[in-house]
Amino acid sequence: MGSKVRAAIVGSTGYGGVELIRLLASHPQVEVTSVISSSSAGTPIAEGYPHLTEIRTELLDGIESAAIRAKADVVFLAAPAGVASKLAPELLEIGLKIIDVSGDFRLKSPALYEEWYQKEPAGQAHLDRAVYGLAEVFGEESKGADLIANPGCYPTATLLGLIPAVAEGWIDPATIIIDAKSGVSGAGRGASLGTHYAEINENFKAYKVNKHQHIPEIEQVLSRVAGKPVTTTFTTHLVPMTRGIMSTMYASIRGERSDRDFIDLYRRYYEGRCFVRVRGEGVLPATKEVFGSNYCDIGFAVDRRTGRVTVVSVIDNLVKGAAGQAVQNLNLLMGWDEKLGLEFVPVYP
Ligand SMILES: NC(=O)C1=CN([C@@H]2O[C@H](COP(=O)(O)OP(=O)(O)OC[C@H]3O[C@@H](n4cnc5c(N)ncnc54)[C@H](OP(=O)(O)O)[C@@H]3O)[C@@H](O)[C@H]2O)C=CC1
Ligand SMILES: CC(=O)N[C@@H](CCC(=O)OP(=O)(O)O)C(=O)O
Repeated sequence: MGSKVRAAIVGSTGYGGVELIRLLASHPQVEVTSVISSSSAGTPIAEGYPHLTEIRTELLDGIESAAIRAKADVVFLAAPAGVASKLAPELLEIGLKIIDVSGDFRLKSPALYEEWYQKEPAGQAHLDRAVYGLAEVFGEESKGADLIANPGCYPTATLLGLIPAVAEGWIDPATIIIDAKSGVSGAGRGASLGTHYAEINENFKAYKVNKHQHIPEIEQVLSRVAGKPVTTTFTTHLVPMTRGIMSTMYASIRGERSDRDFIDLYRRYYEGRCFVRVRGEGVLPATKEVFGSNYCDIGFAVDRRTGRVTVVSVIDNLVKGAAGQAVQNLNLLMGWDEKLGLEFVPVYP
């Protein structure tokens, strides 16, 4: 396969960036040549992350496009929303390939981005150029792309759990309700009132109800799959755990379908896609069963009494919901086996 691809990570001092460092450390075809910080250039990353002692000994680089180009072929952008939209165009211009884990290139409509993120959107040309990297569904589009918008953590769990049933017309998209829960690392490393220990420990709360920035992302994809506009109710909750997302989804079934029917449909739909595991009859997945891994595990419970199905989908927000799917997208972009560097067993217990 020749020499390794050189990768730079912007936002390397955040949780998503540090997870990219962890995953790429054992990738057979990638070498991380630049870890970048907008605020701590010139210091070693192990200063803020002692678990990286003797693993990454170099000093953090600053953000300077030509310097990044000199060191890297591909750049992972793991910065807050509003950064990639400004940075990506000049990095693309000088020949870098980009995988952005923020929301800046996921929505095709600049007006929708402005409404939900309350930030200035990227230009339409770049939004059109970006490929939405939900690997198991649109992976073919990532091959040879130069700008990949990595899906959000909640949308990854949610869409993988809904798409086969929507695509086959087995559920009525107008009836979908999504009840999602996330561990606190989903909010990033920055300290905030809403996420500090005393606020979160032994607590469970809903947040951003009907205002979450992932609502238009989920609706954009469901509408594409359904072939007509879909709106949905999506409620997010913060759980006192470090990692993990569980999306519990409810919808009215069209026709007579059993748990077995859903299992067979999803297994057919995701055949050959090793990172989606569909559970057997009567078995629902839990977040710990995917902890630290790139898996998305899905289970079903059909309720004949109400005519509804409950779909439970779990991921690790930092792996399948961010860094792991970003590496999977690099693999697809490069035309490699999508599993490269990602074949590890979940950490249990
Ligand atoms: N946490 C998660 O589970 C997921 C996060 N995401 C998205 O990934 C991105 C990163 O999230 P996460 O790692 O959790 O966040 P963190 O807050 O942990 O880290 C973000 C990093 O971005 C860097 N940064 C801040 N401002 C700028 C800037 N102006 N230019 C360049 N870099 C900047 C900071 O590092 P420094 O000051 O050193 O530059 C910071 O460490 C976000 O867009 C987030 O929404 C997506 C899916 C899941
Ligand atoms: C627990 C928590 O706060 N999670 C974050 C997830 C943010 C995220 O992943 O951001 P993107 O918009 O880049 O996808 C949230 O709900 O906003």
